[in-house]
Amino acid sequence: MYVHVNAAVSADGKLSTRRREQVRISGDEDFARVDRLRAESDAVLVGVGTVLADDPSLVRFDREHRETVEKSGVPTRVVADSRARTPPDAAILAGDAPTTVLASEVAPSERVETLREVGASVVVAGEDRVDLTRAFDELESSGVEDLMVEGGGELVFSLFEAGLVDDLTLYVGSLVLGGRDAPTIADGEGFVDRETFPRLSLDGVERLDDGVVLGWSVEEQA
Ligand SMILES: NC(=O)C1=CN([C@@H]2O[C@H](COP(=O)(O)OP(=O)(O)OC[C@H]3O[C@@H](n4cnc5c(N)ncnc54)[C@H](O)[C@@H]3O)[C@@H](O)[C@H]2O)C=CC1
Ligand SMILES: Nc1nc(O)c(N)c(N[C@@H]2O[C@H](COP(=O)(O)O)[C@@H](O)[C@H]2O)n1
Repeated sequence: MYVHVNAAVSADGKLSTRRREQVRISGDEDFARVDRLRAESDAVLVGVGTVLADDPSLVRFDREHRETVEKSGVPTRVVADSRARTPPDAAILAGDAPTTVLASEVAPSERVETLREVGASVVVAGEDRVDLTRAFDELESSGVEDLMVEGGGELVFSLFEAGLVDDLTLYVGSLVLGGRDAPTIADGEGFVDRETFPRLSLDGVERLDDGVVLGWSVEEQA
């Protein structure tokens, strides 16, 4: 499975403010680029932190572009949600597009049941946290070849830590959000040994709106 992480950050590298409320960092041209990326994907993944903060629906994508890349249907929405905290009335569970929740064994069975009742597929992988490698194997066996990840920082750090990221694109917008506690694209524990730093290879730089899109591929980890 090919995994592409995309996000928008401020000029000082933040995904949002310290209040973790959704901030519109991208402009219209970048949102159109994101809609094309979604159209190229079989599934779009976010962490439950993003669901709780932003309540994304993840239903928008570029339908014309999807036809040109010969993908059928609509992208499946996926939430990494160890404890099944996704609210049953979350926008990501509404509408016709399918939703898969990746949970772990500590997720209370009644919450898992409720998510199934409102139409989600639930995959349990991992003891106290989603085992992303196992969960991705399950997604792949259900037909997901191209997975787009839209954040947030806790989830993306874990993906880098597990060596699961192939491509990273960041839209860097022309604003400063600041805040030592504001989320960045790779939070979690952070890396400390230089041998473990994921290394990137810069593939492209493009000016869009009043910002810039940086595209990297992730080099093979030793
Ligand atoms: N500017 C942008 O492009 C975007 C900004 N955001 C912002 O990011 C913030 C949310 O990000 P975070 O709080 O970091 O939450 P997150 O979206 O990364 O979700 C973290 C949660 O994912 C779950 N999870 C399950 N398995 C996991 C694993 N193996 N590793 C890590 N997490 C796992 C856990 O329950 C964890 O609490 C919000 O402020 C949101 O507005 C989110 C997406 C895009
Ligand atoms: N690409 C991008 N630019 C921004 O400025 C953003 N704030 C975000 N945020 C993420 O986009 C998703 C919104 O989904 P909907 O289509 O509105 O349902 C969600 O994952 C946000 O956190 N992205």
